Amino acid sequence: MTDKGFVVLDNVAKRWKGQLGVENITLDIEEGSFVALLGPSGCGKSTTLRLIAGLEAADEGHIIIDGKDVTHAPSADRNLSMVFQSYALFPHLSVAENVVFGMKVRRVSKAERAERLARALKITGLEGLEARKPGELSGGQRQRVALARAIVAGKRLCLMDEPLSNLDAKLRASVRKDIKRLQRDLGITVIYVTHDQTEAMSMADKVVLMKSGHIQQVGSPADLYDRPANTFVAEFIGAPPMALIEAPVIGGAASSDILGLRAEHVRLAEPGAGRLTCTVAESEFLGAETLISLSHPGTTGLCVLQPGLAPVEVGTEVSVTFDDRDIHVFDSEGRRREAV
Ligand SMILES: Nc1ncnc2c1ncn2[C@@H]1O[C@H](COP(=O)(O)OP(=O)(O)OP(=O)(O)O)[C@@H](O)[C@H]1O
Repeated sequence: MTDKGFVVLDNVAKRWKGQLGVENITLDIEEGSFVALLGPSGCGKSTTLRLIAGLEAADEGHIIIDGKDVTHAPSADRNLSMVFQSYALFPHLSVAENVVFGMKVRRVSKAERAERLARALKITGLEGLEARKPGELSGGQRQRVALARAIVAGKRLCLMDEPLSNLDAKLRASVRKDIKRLQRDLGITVIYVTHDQTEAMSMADKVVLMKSGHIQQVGSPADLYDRPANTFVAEFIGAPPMALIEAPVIGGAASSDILGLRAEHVRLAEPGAGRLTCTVAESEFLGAETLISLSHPGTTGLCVLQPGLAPVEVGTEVSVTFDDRDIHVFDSEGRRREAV
C-alpha cells in the first residue's frame, strides 16, 4: 500500500448479506486529478463512491483521505462535497438559497456566504438567475446550481455520481466541459461515476474500469484504448469497440489466443488480396465516415471505417487487411499477453 495519494483505497470490500458489492478495490488518487469510475450497470461504481463518501461502511480494507484514515469516519468528517444525478435541490428555495444552504447550516458568516455565493454563481454562469426557483430552470441550469453548491463548500475533494444523466445529449456535452474547466481552474480532486465511456474518456486523467465488483484496469484514457488489459476492456472502450478474432482464423496454426483489432487499423483490399474475406453485415453512414460491419466465422465486432459515404452493399463480399503490429494478443482467458 502506498501512502502518497490524496485518496487511497487499500483492498476495500463491501458485501450485503454475503452478496458482493465490490472487492479488492485498491486505488491511489493524486491530488488535483480527475478520476472516472466507469463500467456497466451494477459493476460497483456507486458503491465505491459511497464508500469513499462514508455513505457505506467498508467490510474490509482501508480508506485514506489526505493522509487520514477515514475508514470508520462519518461522512461529515471526510471533508468532501458531493454532486448527484438527482440535483437534490430544495424546490421551494431560490437558486441563491439552495447554493448557500449548506454554509448556513455550518454557520458560515453572512459576509463570507455572500462572497462565496457570488464567486460560485460567476464560475457556473448562473449570475442573474439567483432569485429563480429550481422549477423555473432548465435541466442544465439546475445541474449548475448543484455544482455551485459543491463549489461553495470549498472542499478539495468532490464526488460526483452520474451528474449529467438527466440532461439531453447536447447539454451533457456542454456541462461536461464546464465541470472539467471548473475542476482544472479550482485545482480540486474529482471522483466521477459514469457508465458513459465518452464522458469518462473526455474528462478524466485516470479511468477506473470496473466489472462485477472488481477493477479491470486503471489508466489514462489512452492506456485503456491502446493497451486494454483484457478483452472486457477492449470491448468496453471505443466506439466501435475492438473486434475480437480467434487466432486460427488468421494465424493458420491452432491457438487458443484471442486477437484484437481496432476498426481504424482495418483496410479494404482488392478482392481476394487481403488477409480475410468477409461479408458486409451492415453499413452505417456517420457523416464524416461510413462504418462497415463485417461478418466472418470466428470473429466478433469486425468493422472498417471508410471516409465519406462509402458505396458498399450489405451482403457483398469484401477482402480486408491489417498489419501485425496493430494486432492485440489476449490469452484464452482474455488477459493481455504483454505487460500492460
Ligand atoms: N444496499 C444494497 N443492498 C444490496 N445490494 C446492493 C446494495 N447497493 C448495491 N448493491 C449491489 O452491489 C452491486 C454494485 O452496485 P452499484 O450500485 O455500486 O453499481 P453501479 O455500477 O453503480 O450500477 P449503476 O450504474 O446501475 O448505478 C450490485 O450488484 C448491486 O445490486
